[in-house]
Amino acid sequence: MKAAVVRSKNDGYVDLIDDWQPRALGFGDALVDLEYVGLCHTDLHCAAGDFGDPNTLGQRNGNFRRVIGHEGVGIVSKLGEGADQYLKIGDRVSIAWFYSGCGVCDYCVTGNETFCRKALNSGYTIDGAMSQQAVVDAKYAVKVPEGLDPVEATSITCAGVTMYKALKVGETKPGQWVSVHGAGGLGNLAVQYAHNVFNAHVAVADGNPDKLAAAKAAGAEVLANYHTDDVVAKINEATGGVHNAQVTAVNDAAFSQAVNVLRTKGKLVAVALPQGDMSLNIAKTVLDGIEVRGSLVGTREDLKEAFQFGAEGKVKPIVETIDFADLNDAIDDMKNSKITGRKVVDFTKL
Ligand SMILES: NC(=O)c1ccc[n+]([C@@H]2O[C@H](COP(=O)([O-])OP(=O)(O)OC[C@H]3O[C@@H](n4cnc5c(N)ncnc54)[C@H](O)[C@@H]3O)[C@@H](O)[C@H]2O)c1
Ligand SMILES: CCCCCCO
Ligand SMILES: [Zn+2]
Ligand SMILES: [Zn+2]
Repeated sequence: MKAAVVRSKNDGYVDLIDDWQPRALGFGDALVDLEYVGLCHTDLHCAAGDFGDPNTLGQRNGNFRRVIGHEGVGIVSKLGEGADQYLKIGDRVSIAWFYSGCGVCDYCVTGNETFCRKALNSGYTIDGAMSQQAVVDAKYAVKVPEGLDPVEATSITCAGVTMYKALKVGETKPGQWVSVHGAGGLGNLAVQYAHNVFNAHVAVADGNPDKLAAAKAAGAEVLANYHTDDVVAKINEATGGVHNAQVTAVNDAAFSQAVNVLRTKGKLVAVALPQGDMSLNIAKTVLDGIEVRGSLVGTREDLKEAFQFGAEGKVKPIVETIDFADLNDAIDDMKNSKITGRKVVDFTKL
C-alpha cells in the first residue's frame, strides 16, 4: 500500500513507499480508504522535524516511519469492535490534526479538546492521512456533510477549521476590520470565513501577487504586498487600525507587523508556526492594551460548523488535485510560496 512517510534525515521531504500497511484495528477504531488528502504547511514543518522527529514521537506502527497528512477525506471500509456506535461502513469522514484526546481532562470537558495534553495529532504523533488507507478513532473522525465536495472538504479539515476558529478566538464581529497576514492555504480561507461568515472587512498582506488577487476575489478590500508596500502604513491608513490580526504567515516579521496594525484593545491571533520568537512592540502592546492569543486548529464541533459553511457554499476552497507521485514537487512549490489555495493528492486514481 502507498504512503508518504517522513524521511529519516528530516529534510522536509517525504519518501513515497508502497509496502506500507495500516496498523491492526483496536477497540473503537475504523479503517478509512482515503479519497483525497491536502498538503498543509504543517506537513512541511513535521517532515523537517521542526517540532521534533515524528519518526520517534508518539504511537509507533511497527518499523514504519511516520505517515504525514491531516487534511484527509475518505470512506469508512471496516469497523473495529465498538466503532459501530459512531460510524458505519460507507460514511465519508475527515482525518484532521486533532486525531484524538483523552476525553476527561479539564480541556476535553470544557470545549478545549485540541489543547488536551494527551492529544494525538495526525501525521505527527500518530500516522496521518497521506496513505491509501488510514486508521481513525471512530469517536473523533468528523463526518463530511452531504453536499460538500470531498476535495474541498480536505482544505476545511485543517486550513478552514483553523481560521474559522481563529476568527472566533479574535472575537470577530460584523462590520469590524480583520487583517490576515499570509494569504496562503489558511489565509485565503481566513478571508472567506471573515467576509462571508463573520461579515467583517478584511485587509490582507502577502508577497505573492496571485495570492493577493485570490484574496481580493475572496472579499479582501485592502491588499498589501510586503515586497513593495509599507504593510503597516497601508493597512492603518485604510482601516484606522484593525480589531484583530490573524497571522498565518510563515515568517516572524509578520507578527511584528500584525501588532502594529491593531487598534486599541486589538487582538493578535497567532496561528502560523515559523521557527523563532515573536518580537512585539512593547509600548504599543501596553499603551493600547493589545492581547496576543494563540489558536490551535478547531474542535470536532468547530469542524462540523466549518464544514457546514462549506456545504452551504459560504466558503469555497481553492483546490488543485495532484498525483501522489508529485507530492515532493508540491512540497517544493509550498516552500517557494507558489501554491494559491491547496494542492490535494488524489488517491482515487491509485
Ligand atoms: N495553529 C494552527 O492550528 C495551525 C493550523 C494549520 C497551519 N498552521 C501553520 O500556519 C502556517 C501557514 O500554513 P499554510 O498551509 O497556510 O501555509 P502556506 O505556505 O500555504 O501560506 C503561507 C503564506 O505566508 C506568506 N508569507 C510569508 N512571509 C510573509 C510575510 N512576512 N507577510 C505576509 N505573508 C507572508 C507566504 O507567501 C504564503 O502565502 C504554517 O506555519 C502552518 O504550520 C497552524
Ligand atoms: C504544532 C502544529 C500545529 C499545526 C496544526 C495543523 O496544521
Ligand atoms: Zn494543518
Ligand atoms: Zn484530554
